[in-house]
Amino acid sequence: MVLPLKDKGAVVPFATSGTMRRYSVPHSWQILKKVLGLYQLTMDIIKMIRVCKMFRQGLKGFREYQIIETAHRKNPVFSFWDGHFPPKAIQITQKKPAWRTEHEIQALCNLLQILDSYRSYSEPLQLLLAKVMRFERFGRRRVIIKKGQRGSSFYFIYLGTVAVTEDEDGSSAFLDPHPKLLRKGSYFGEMGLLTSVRRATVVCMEETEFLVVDREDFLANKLDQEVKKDAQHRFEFFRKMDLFHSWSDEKLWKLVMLGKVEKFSYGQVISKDFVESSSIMFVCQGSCEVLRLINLETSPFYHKWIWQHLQLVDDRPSNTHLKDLSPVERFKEFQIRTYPVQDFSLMKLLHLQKAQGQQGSSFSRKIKTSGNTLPKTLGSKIKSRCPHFIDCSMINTKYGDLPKEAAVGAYMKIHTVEQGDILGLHQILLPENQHDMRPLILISLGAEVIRVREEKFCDLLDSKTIENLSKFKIKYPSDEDMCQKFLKENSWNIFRKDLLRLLVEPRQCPRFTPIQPKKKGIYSPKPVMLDLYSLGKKTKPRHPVFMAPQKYLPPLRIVQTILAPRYKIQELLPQYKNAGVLG
Ligand SMILES: Nc1ncnc2c1ncn2[C@@H]1O[C@@H]2COP(=O)(O)O[C@H]2[C@H]1O
Repeated sequence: MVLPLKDKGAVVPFATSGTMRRYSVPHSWQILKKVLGLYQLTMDIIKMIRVCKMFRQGLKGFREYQIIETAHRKNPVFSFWDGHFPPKAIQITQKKPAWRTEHEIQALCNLLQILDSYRSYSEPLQLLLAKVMRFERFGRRRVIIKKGQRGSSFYFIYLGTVAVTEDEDGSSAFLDPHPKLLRKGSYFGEMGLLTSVRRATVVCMEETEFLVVDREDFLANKLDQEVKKDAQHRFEFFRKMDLFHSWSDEKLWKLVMLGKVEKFSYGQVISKDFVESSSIMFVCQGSCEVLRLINLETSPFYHKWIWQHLQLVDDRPSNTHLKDLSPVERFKEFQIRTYPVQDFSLMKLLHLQKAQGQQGSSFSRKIKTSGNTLPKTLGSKIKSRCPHFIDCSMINTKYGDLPKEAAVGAYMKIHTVEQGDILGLHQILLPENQHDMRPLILISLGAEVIRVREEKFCDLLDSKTIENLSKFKIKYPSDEDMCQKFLKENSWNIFRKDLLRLLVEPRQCPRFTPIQPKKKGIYSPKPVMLDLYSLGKKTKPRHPVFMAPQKYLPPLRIVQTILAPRYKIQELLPQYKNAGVLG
């Protein structure tokens, strides 16, 4: 709303009558702080970060749609999109090149922007290819290229997956647990057109759609130059690596021919079990995360941790407990727990001892929560909670009983590999019986990688390279170490939230809640939380519940966080009731 000039002051609350002061810097800061509200600002930033994160993760599925959508807006020829090559586009590719109109060629060109390899070509080349390419669709197990035969076509994969094999009929792809796969957006068949003999067999792993360019068009449109450019790019990438300093160009070209650049979008799984895949991965661009799926139940530290926290569960309903404890109180609790005062340390020690003592014994179906667990040294001032029992089912594990619901797994990040890093070399020199075979999952953070089969790479190794490789020894942390780190991070996250709520003044006005349609329960973040308050309480199952893949772990619920009960300051050290810099 635009106000008349003389009324402008009215839109600025807290304005003083002095015009000079109204526009001074400290005053505008006050306006920012009070009117806009630092709280509002922080919450907006947090919301934006979350939205961006969700968007980036969701982008994987929608990336293609977005590209298609822009193409549509530019040239709305194809009226629907379900992932397959649209029927109208098929009709165009069925026409002879000379009969395709300019408009149709442009429309095809727009549609093919979703293919990484095609998109990387110059626009004139894209148009030339759109003029000549034809469409083909083949079913699972269909052999597209046979090793040793003469090559006559070049293929872009529009939809589906093919495997590259060394045998003639491609059957090994269906037996190999980690076949060499090429997916949507990749191309193949270029080598046979450059050298006239097919170097490998290519077989469809599922129904696959291709756009095919014949040899004459491939050469006439100088596609061979593009293919050579790609290979040169890989060569230069390897040339810069310290590991290959001693390699001759000839030898390096052999490595270049062993793999192609594969692009993965943000959040896409590159390998479900990198260790078992027996491949070496070179990160050309972007980065990826190495994750482990860990069964927390196998950690003695987790056992201790759970039992220590379960003793603090009180009998109030889970959400009221959280609401009752204000951020200020929770922060004070934290402060007290970290004070090195004698009585507190002693209390903590006693508490830990007690928890450890209890851990050895087998628990019944009822867990006794804290009542008389508080140390007597703290005197009569301390109000201890009434003990009560949580009724829940237990499972028997190596380290004793554990509430069934607390038997969960979590994906944990081991490290991030960046551009120029190599994965899969860390145990290449170790004898097989000393290999750490724990599965590692590789997730792309928007990465471009070159994958090479380990045995093919080993064929190229010489003594100098082997000497260099001995520097690549990395020892991945034990599962137990990772469990401890996970629980520490969990506590840190709780603390961070407390601190934020404490530092940022809550808004005076009521929270804005948009009118929400009735929840259908399709998505809830709850399934990825283990809430120790709700153990033994009947809660509605929510979906999706993420379960560990059976191949690696028994069916376990996957969690991201654990909500744990915490000490109350009044119960522990009433003399510090008013402690706290911000209290
Ligand atoms: N290691 C590899 N990685 C990716 N693609 C390959 C690999 N080896 C062969 N190919 C492809 O498989 C095709 C088989 O036929 P061509 O030799 O014509 O061209 C070959 C390449 O396009």
